[in-house]
Amino acid sequence: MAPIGPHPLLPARARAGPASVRGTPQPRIGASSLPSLAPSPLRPGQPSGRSSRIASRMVPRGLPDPLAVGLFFAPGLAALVYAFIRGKGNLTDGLSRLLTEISQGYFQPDVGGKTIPVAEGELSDLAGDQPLFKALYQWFLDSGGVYKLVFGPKAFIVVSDPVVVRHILKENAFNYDKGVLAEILEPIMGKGLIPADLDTWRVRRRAVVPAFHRQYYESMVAMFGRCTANAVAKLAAEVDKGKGSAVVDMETEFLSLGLDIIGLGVFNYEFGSINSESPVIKAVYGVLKEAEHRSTFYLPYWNLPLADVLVPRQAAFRRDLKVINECLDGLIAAAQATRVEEDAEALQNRDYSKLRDPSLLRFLVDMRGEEPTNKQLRDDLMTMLIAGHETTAAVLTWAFFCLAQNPAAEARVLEEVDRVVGDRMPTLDDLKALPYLRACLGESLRLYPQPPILIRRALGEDTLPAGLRGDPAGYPIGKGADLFISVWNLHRSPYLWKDPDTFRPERFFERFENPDFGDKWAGYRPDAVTGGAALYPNEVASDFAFIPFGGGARKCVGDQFAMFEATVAAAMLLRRFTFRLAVPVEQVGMATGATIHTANGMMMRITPRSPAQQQQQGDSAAPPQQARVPASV
Ligand code: HEM
Repeated sequence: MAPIGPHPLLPARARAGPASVRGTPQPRIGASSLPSLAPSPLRPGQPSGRSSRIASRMVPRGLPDPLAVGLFFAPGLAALVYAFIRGKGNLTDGLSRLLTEISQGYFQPDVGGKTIPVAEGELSDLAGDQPLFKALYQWFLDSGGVYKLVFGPKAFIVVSDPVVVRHILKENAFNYDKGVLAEILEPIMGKGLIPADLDTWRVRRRAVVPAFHRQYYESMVAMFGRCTANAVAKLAAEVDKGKGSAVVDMETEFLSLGLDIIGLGVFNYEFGSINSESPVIKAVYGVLKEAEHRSTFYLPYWNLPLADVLVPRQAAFRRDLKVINECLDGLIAAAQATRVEEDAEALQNRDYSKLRDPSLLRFLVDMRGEEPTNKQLRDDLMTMLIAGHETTAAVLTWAFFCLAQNPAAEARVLEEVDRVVGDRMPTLDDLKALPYLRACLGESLRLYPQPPILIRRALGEDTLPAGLRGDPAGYPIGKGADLFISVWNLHRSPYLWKDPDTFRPERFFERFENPDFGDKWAGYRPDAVTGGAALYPNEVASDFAFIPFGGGARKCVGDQFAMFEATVAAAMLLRRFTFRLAVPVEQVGMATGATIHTANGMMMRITPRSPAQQQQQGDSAAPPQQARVPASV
């Protein structure tokens, strides 16, 4: 089992280079995040191993026989020369190709589908300045919406076509599991929803989904407001200290805010990370860091016996996990001790305005008919803690980045927020009246999807549909085929979006179609998001062109929680301060993995907004355009 490259839901932090272009930094990934896509070490029985064993049998004791020496070295030398020629002078590329040819030809059944176009990938393309998803993007433009990337004995099918994505995520969802992602996450999340086997997943998904209900959201929106008020107070103090303005790393601030919110929302635990750092907070960040390490380190050495004793970082990971587990176990025990059993409907009708503990944990423990073990509850909580923390913080980080560089959009958001919310804390109903802010958050998630890639492994044979300009016969694949669904490619596809690299929230109010798809892809339909619970653009309205929360059976359970949180936080912070990048845009950079981090922090200069500015913004925001925006996105 070897990890396969930066994977979704884990914060792999590959250092990146400069950003460029308005609102769309051109990310660069360091070689450190790539080893998992490098060729695998030779398996026993592969040619060079075999030839060296043959040769060693022939070398007599004493002085080496020149013939034996020749036999020993000749195959290796020939391989090197061949690799050098095949790689057009680049030995690494040549060796990678050689390994690919050998392994594909002789050792591995082609589970990746023989008819899928193969992208001519060179290892150097990935190990250079480019981020993984950027390299995947170029190959998508060259090779189409379904292509195969072959490195050494490993092949990945990269999917960037909404018709094919719909098939994998929705139409034939149960033919796929999370593959290597589940293997990496299992030691941390156990049988939580993300890595769980299908049987456990069915039971837990059925239990968890009803816990996200209207009353819960109302109570959460109020809590988001209280936590954001703490962040506002902290920033105001910084501004005071700086005599009128301050430079702050907003990425760090959003991470603290996100941690406080997820702690309260999921298990009613006050991390208080905006203003302090406790051992539990340190342990949470330690575990996140280890998850990142595991997602990008090639050899899963942590599975070796005693690794968690002998390797310092593994020992630290074990200690961190113990700290978090003890904290969660304590919370679970307290919730179990005060259990009041009710059926789901009664639980949803509790008066949340009076509950001292409105958390998901309370709901899950009190639900009649569900008797999860404490271990299962711990796995559920840990999964939601990790899945819901950095992701939401990253949405806010990049949304502020985009808005700071798009003053017209920012002015329009401010007009909306001033008019609808004013100085109050937003309510759930207010969020419905903030369509433009919601579109801005959707737009930054389109440009900076968290995670940029989803991973799947086929549990049985399947035939992927052709998609746009694909083989009309489709693409048969075998059991065990590994797939990357490139959310980045979908979200920036020139076949699915007008001006795909431009920050333009208005797009979510406009119909988009591409007749080249025929009747296979319905395009983007803004009316499909209007009203009801679906306040934000999603996979249904875009027919799987916009999938920031995945889609189908394994769609994120926390999508509304996250978007409400981001909307409340953005409204309250933008209303109070003006945020401008304090460094040149190229310096922000990107670090990629599960979520897209900045490479160097999101350093922003913060100044308070004056009442005069608020008035001015209200007067100057573009009412004619506003008139075109429907009541909700
Ligand atoms: C903006 C923030 C978030 C983003 C972008 C996000 C994104 C995603 C994505 C793309 C998936 C699907 C992964 C796949 O199909 O492989 C997912 C699954 C999941 N997310 Fe989120 N998520 C966010 C916030 C949250 C929050 C706040 C929670 C919990 C409160 C959460 C809990 C989960 C869980 C439990 C799953 C697994 C669902 C299943 O397999 O049944 N997420 N998320």
